[in-house]
Amino acid sequence: MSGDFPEQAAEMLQRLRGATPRVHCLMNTVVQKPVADGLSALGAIPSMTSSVDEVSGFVAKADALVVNLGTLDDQRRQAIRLALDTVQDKAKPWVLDPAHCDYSPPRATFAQELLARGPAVMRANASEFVLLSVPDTVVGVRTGASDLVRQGERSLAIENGHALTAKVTGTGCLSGAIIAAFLAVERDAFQAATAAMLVVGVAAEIAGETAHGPGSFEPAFLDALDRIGPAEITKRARVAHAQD
Ligand SMILES: Nc1ncnc2c1ncn2[C@@H]1O[C@H](COP(=O)(O)OP(=O)(O)O)[C@@H](O)[C@H]1O
Ligand SMILES: Cc1ncsc1CCOP(=O)(O)O
Ligand SMILES: [Mg+2]
Repeated sequence: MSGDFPEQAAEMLQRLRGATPRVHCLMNTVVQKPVADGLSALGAIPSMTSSVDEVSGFVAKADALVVNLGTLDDQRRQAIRLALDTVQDKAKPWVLDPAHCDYSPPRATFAQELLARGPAVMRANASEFVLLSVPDTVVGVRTGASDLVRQGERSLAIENGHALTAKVTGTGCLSGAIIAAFLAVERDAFQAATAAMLVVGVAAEIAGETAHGPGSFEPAFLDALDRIGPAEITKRARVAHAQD
């Protein structure tokens, strides 16, 4: 990764805004609206259905897919399998978020099964990440105070962010959806994931400068995703080679 990665991330964001990529989200029912709002603020176009009759058509029209296991049930398992058949037929990039797989062994088993179907990226928090074996073909993004992006020997840590991000439900799910939006415009999944997490972290820092708590952070975060530009990214970026 060259030293001018923040400039590359800024350029990717400009490409994303020019392309307005369609991101289909098989998203848990807790955070569908904030995830859709976050994608729209950034410049992507979200869609959210999980109907088994329609999911293949929606995924065929999308530029990327995010699969989030947060409120998993039998119907969603079926919808996910249909969606992955379509992404494989049409070679579209997709992201796995094994949300709350640490609460449910069957969910962790299903997440591991999905990892074998070739997501470009898996995004998870530390409690979820530690349970799963991520193949070298998949970029692993472990979020937290510092976001770790790893693939084989390549690893980077994004130090940008604000603690209030962790107090708003849905920010992890939104991170996965934003990674999918970057994958729609950048074929190098490692670079796309790193750029996405850098943009999320810088936007969180900007939001944290005016927020007084979770209730004011969420709208400020949306505004920051809408307004963030190359200058903020290159000026604020704190990206380091990861230690662990
Ligand atoms: N202590 C922290 N300080 C700053 N940002 C954080 C912290 N913990 C999590 N985040 C950020 O909050 C978002 C959600 O991360 P995380 O809490 O790990 O996922 P989840 O919401 O899925 O549990 C990510 O963008 C991450 O960078
Ligand atoms: C609370 C909850 N329960 C099942 S999914 C979900 C939302 C999790 O959102 P995030 O992982 O982004 O905090
Ligand atoms: Mg989560």
